[in-house]
Amino acid sequence: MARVDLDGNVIKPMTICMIGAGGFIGSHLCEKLMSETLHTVLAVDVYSDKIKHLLEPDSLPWAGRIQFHRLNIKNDSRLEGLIKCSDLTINLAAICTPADYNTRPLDTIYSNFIDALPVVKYCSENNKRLIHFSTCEVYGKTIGSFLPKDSPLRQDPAYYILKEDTSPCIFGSVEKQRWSYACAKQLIERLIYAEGAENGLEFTIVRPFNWIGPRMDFIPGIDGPSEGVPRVLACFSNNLLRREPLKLVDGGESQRTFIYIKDAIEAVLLMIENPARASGHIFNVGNPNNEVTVRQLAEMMTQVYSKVSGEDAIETPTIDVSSKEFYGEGYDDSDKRIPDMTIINKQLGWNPKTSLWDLLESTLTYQHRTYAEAIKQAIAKPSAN
Ligand SMILES: NC(=O)c1ccc[n+]([C@@H]2O[C@H](COP(=O)([O-])OP(=O)(O)OC[C@H]3O[C@@H](n4cnc5c(N)ncnc54)[C@H](O)[C@@H]3O)[C@@H](O)[C@H]2O)c1
Ligand SMILES: O=C(O)[C@H]1O[C@H](OP(=O)(O)OP(=O)(O)OC[C@H]2O[C@@H](n3ccc(=O)[nH]c3=O)[C@H](O)[C@@H]2O)[C@H](O)[C@@H](O)[C@@H]1O
Repeated sequence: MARVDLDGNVIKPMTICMIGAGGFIGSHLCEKLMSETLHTVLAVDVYSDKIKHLLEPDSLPWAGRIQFHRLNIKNDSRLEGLIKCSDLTINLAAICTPADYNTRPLDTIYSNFIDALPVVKYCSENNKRLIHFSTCEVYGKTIGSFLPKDSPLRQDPAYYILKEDTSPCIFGSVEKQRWSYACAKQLIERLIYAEGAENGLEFTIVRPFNWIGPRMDFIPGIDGPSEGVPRVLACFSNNLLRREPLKLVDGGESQRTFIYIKDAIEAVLLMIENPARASGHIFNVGNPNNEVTVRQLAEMMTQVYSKVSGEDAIETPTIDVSSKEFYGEGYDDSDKRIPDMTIINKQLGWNPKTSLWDLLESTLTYQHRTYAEAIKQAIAKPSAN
């Protein structure tokens, strides 16, 4: 049966130029587009490991509908041609691990602002639709975080719920280089919005709120650098796999809402296939029901990992570490992130489904199956010197 959009119209197969297709979100989006739709993907990235299973062998049912283009968008003249021959461009390419924001601020700003400029320009000049991936970090800190600790207003949602069209963007000082990423993302959002207003660019901006699941980042020393610091899911997975305590930065008091990648990808597919409802909008995509402190996340991951691995937790499951020690000078943090869901609900009728426990169970089952043996071997191997 033909796929229809939310208004009952038949969806015509389209060609999508997906930049950053080889990353965590890109790999899940490619999987979804291949298995459930007839769209074609021109997958652009410098890496392809996470989508290898979709590219080979030639006998896959979607062979011919996905093509990999290994290119760096910083300096490759083929980019404009790929955008020109697509109906839609999705830009996911970015440096997006907090450990980089204060230690590699120039790379972070270039990647999230300067390198995204040509993509916006080619879409605007060629009248092509753009779905750009921003971040919930553009909200920065909540208004409530500036109130006295014992203020009853801190309990009032007006002081912490993050709304696309009314919440301010509150960052720390320039010395706090953590905000280099959020600030670059905010400026590219403003530029895209202005291209829409002044030049008619058809755009959608996505603000993901901590999407997590299989294939997120890397496990240090296994499929990424030993000294590398990925995002929290991979940091904690690595600690659990190695039977080390999970490190709680500055007491693990910050709060996050985590959403299962597969729920979030459903929202992106709705945006792709319902341009009339998605264009001109900025969408929060998160799960407001899955809020925890980082300490609670560590405790839950420890319990879930015990269940899926069959191993008892270690005696001291967590340790405290200062942010200066863990991330270096210039780190700062978002205190709390709860997305308002009104706009995405109204435009696309979308809602997240998976509870935090369930998404951790499937994700940690994947981590255990994928990495436990490799970690055992790495630990058993005598060191090189
Ligand atoms: N995962 C989340 O929860 C989350 C949250 C907020 C925002 N985002 C945003 O979503 C996007 C994708 O995030 P992700 O989690 O999949 O990250 P990721 O690091 O797994 O994927 C990004 C991909 O972009 C590629 N890339 C980077 N620079 C490139 C360049 N110059 N040329 C070609 N390819 C390049 C990388 O190789 C990588 O495969 C990013 O823009 C990120 O800021 C993600
Ligand atoms: O995922 C998102 O929505 C956005 O937020 C992330 O930022 P953040 O949530 O701060 O990054 P994580 O690495 O996932 O850290 C979450 C929290 O855990 C803490 N943490 C991290 C790692 C660790 O080992 N221990 C620990 O306590 C951090 O200090 C932070 O408070 C990243 O900036 C982006 O990928 C993205 O734009």
